[in-house]
Amino acid sequence: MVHHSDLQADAALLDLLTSPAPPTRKTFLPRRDAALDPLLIAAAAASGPHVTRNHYAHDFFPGVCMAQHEGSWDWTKFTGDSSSTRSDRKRLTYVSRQAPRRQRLGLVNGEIEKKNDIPVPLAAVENIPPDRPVETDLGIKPTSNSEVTAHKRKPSVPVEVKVKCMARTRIPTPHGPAFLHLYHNNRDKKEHLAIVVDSAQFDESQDGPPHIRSQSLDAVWDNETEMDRITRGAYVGRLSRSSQRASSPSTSSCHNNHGLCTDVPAPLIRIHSECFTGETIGSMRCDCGEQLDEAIRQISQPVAISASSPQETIPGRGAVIYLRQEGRGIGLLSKIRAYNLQDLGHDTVTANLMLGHKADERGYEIAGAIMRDLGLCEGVRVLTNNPDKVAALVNEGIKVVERVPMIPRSWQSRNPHLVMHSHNEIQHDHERKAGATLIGGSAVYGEDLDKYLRTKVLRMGHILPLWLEDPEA
Ligand SMILES: Nc1nc2c(ncn2[C@@H]2O[C@H](COP(=O)(O)OP(=O)(O)OP(=O)(O)O)[C@@H](O)[C@H]2O)c(=O)[nH]1
Repeated sequence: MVHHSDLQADAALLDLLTSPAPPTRKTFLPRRDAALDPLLIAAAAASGPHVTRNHYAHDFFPGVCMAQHEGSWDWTKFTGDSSSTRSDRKRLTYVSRQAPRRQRLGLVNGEIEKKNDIPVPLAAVENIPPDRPVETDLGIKPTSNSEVTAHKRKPSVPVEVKVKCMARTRIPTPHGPAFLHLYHNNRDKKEHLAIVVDSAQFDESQDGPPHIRSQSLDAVWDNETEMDRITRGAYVGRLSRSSQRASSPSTSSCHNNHGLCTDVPAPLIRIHSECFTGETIGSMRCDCGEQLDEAIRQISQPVAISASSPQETIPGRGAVIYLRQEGRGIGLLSKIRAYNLQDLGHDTVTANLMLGHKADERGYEIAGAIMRDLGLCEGVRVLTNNPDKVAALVNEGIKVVERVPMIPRSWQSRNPHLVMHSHNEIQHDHERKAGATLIGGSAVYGEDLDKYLRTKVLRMGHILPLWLEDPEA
């Protein structure tokens, strides 16, 4: 028989394990993370019967927690089982509301049943990542449903990623002009982007390093007129009423041969993942908005063409490859839920795992294909602290000649020793031009951000000197 007092004690213990740590005196020792996160285990035990998407329909207390929307049952109201008769107590046995496995997999008499015939116990759990993307051979979205189905039925042999730049235009930014490129691809239905910084393109004289241009954009498409080409951005120089010259197609895939110009520094690149909260509404839970601004700023800085004469410079050149991989690939819905778990005391990695995701679900094949299309494969410098990104690019055949660290602005000013000197020297705050169009436009800071950055260093292997002191101290 389960005693009320035992349940209360258990509840108190779980509460202790899952609550945020009480404030303690700050130490200067780094946190040690156990291989199995006790918070995750405690939360799994405490959060009711639907911890992961694979188990959400199992129930230890069927009389108490009826099938309903995830999180809608208030467990604080559960005061244990007061039944005393033997038949009532039977309710506390383990039951499953899931349909038999055969039925859930849609296999009845060896035949695939229509998905609609499979009973779905609870509809509201949407932590499941979207369907596997549709793969086509041509790079453009399939047009008909039958086409989609046909592709879905194909055995999952990885199809080579192909990208096509659909349009390009000039964007004036607070750091200088950039060219925004919009890409379609044959791996997913998202519109990935490349923000190319290469102001030398306005000078049509072709002196200096080769221009960063998209091969698929400059190609001649079927039945297009010169005006069609110009409208989609396949032009040279600066477009105006008096300057309207379509570009010529280029032939080789890595047509710029950046690495072969020994006296010109390799272009600076950032692979950036979408973050609505950080980039659009100025969230200070992460530094994504700041990183995007800082990347465009650093890429736009003039670069010295030789170490011996630093005064001799050329305009900054490089690109931000902007991938629509919101929330490290888990999507905005799950990221918002993850933030609530973080408010309960879990870090960003554990929160992802609790929602049934991996710590990081991103891929860089599309980034590799875009970089190849832009001719950025013969030697680039990459702005990142994330060693996985560098490894992924190398795996994509991109020659990475240098990793340039990204020190969060708030950590730079709090610790002057962290100011890095490299090709792109990070400048003091007063010299930095804030991105006027990015909310905040300055350094993001705060307790949430510090937790986020520490987790990246301690749990995700990011290469960033850890700031351990309390800024308020
Ligand atoms: N799941 C999850 N995603 C987050 C969170 N905060 C930011 N993101 C996402 O993380 C991605 C940005 O990742 P970063 O960690 O800055 O980039 P990185 O590639 O890991 O490392 P750097 O190149 O060094 O910045 C974006 O897609 C954001 O939406 C969070 O708390 N949880």
